[in-house]
Amino acid sequence: MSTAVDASVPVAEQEDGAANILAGKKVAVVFVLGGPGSGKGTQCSNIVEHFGFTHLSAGELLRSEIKSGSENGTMIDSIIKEGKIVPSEITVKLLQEAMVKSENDKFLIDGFPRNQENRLSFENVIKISPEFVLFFDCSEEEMVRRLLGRNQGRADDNVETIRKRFRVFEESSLPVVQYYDSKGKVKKINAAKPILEVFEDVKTIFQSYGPKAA
Ligand SMILES: Nc1ncnc2c1ncn2[C@@H]1O[C@H](COP(=O)(O)OP(=O)(O)O)[C@@H](O)[C@H]1O
Ligand SMILES: Nc1ccn([C@@H]2O[C@H](COP(=O)(O)OP(=O)(O)O)[C@@H](O)[C@H]2O)c(=O)n1
Ligand SMILES: [Mg+2]
Repeated sequence: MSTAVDASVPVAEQEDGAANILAGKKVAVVFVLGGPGSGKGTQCSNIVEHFGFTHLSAGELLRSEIKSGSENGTMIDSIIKEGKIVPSEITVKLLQEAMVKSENDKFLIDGFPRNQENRLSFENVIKISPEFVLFFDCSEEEMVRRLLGRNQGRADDNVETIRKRFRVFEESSLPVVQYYDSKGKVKKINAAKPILEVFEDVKTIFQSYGPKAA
């Protein structure tokens, strides 16, 4: 069975905000951005539970790729330990495979696009414009506290790598948020509040998608 998207399939409704077609299926995408430790993964789990999206974390897909012993694993591992961004063709391919494999037609793409190269690669390969970009805004002081308390055994949750990740976020990821903001697509959330309070604000945004189908 092929998991590749057929590039010859016409991509319908390419105007901003429109649902698009992935392998003949209409698909809606929400990008979830925010600094390391801002709560992207935590809130995505809540959104999945209440609104029936499929959560695709770019970081998780890359970590699985390392664990699977793939030929790119060693390279991905060293890039993540440096807090840098993995070449887009790798990440976009993993996202594409996960989307094609899924039965769902609405996806939360967490931690992506993290730079303009990520964004352009997704546009060129997957050809889907996000419905909107959910942006979790949080101070570095609070994010560092959360990352050091996360306890998931991650190789990049140490003070030295965290510092590098913050710089990469400012230099490479914030310009992506600014790009989407200039298109009126960013929904910014104050992520410094407790988890349930943040989710109240998130819920308001997702209300239009209705409850998860039974
Ligand atoms: N609003 C919040 N207040 C306090 N702690 C939080 C909040 N949101 C998430 N956390 C905790 O902070 C850590 C990082 O959250 P996570 O969702 O993994 O962030 P991200 O995916 O943006 O790096 C986790 O241990 C999580 O339980
Ligand atoms: N689009 C992406 C997402 C993550 N990554 C890498 O994976 C690391 C962890 O990403 P993540 O999204 O799981 O991290 P958090 O922001 O959730 O803490 C990043 O610091 C990058 O090294 C990447 O290269 N490209
Ligand atoms: Mg995360």
